[in-house]
Amino acid sequence: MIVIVSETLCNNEDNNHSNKEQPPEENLQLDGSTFVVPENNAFGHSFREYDKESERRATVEDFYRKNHIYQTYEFAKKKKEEYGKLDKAMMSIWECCELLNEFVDESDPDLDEPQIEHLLQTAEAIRRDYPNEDWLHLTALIHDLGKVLLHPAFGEEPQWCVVGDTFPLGCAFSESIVHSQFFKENANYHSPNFNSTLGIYNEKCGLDNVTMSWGHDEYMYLVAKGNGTTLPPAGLFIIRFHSFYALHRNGAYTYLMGDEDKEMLKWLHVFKYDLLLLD
Ligand SMILES: O[C@H]1[C@H](O)[C@@H](O)[C@H](O)[C@@H](O)[C@H]1O
Ligand SMILES: [Fe+2]
Ligand SMILES: [Fe+2]
Repeated sequence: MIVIVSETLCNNEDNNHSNKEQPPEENLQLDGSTFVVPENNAFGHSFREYDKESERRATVEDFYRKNHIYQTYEFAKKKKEEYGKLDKAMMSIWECCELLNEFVDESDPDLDEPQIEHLLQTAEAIRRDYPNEDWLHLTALIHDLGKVLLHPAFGEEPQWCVVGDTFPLGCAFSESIVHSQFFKENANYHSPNFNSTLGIYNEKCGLDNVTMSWGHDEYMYLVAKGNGTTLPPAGLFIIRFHSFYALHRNGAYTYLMGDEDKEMLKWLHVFKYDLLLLD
């Protein structure tokens, strides 16, 4: 996939947020933000309550059952290689947003709105609170575009390998991952190479060296990188790891993080705008 970005959308000349020059802590008042995560989701519950009875519960649970059984280290490596070729289609960002609109994300216990609304609401909310960080607005607008993997033009992949929370493969599954009970049926669960805390990794190896479960985050990261994006590293980090809730919400897997990842983690906290719901 190639993404065509109009210059007005990604003109970063005046806004070069290389983190070396302007560390995030100096740029952003995380606690001073005016955005408040709403209390209730589309179904009247708190966000990300996977056990609460709702019309979505069974669908979400069934989604994670498949996701946790089929996402193995070998599978994710294969998909990354296949989709890393970026040879599926060429389109503008807006065309891509429109393509996404027909899909309902079966992993999401909170949202029942079309994806295009989610993208625009996330981008607008982040723009309201950080009006000068135009790279952050663009990041929000495109963060879920990797979900086009669901579309026939991109292989019509099943939901379990496109959406949902992501997690590292090649090491033990954390119990803090949503519906972690389903990992018992994952082929890697019993593999002696993979089922220790560090598995195939070294401590502090850096998230860049970790194979994450395959999905829209990693795909959009590959697309952005492969198209020579001018987004700063923080934008790419948000795109690549925004679904890694076990890390940025529950503090699991911190032993895999390198120093740079620790710097970047705060951007995932800024990205609370992903949990947004407006009328
Ligand atoms: O259900 C949601 C949805 O698929 C999001 O796009 C993803 O980023 C979240 O991590 C996931 O929990
Ligand atoms: Fe997402
Ligand atoms: Fe999202």
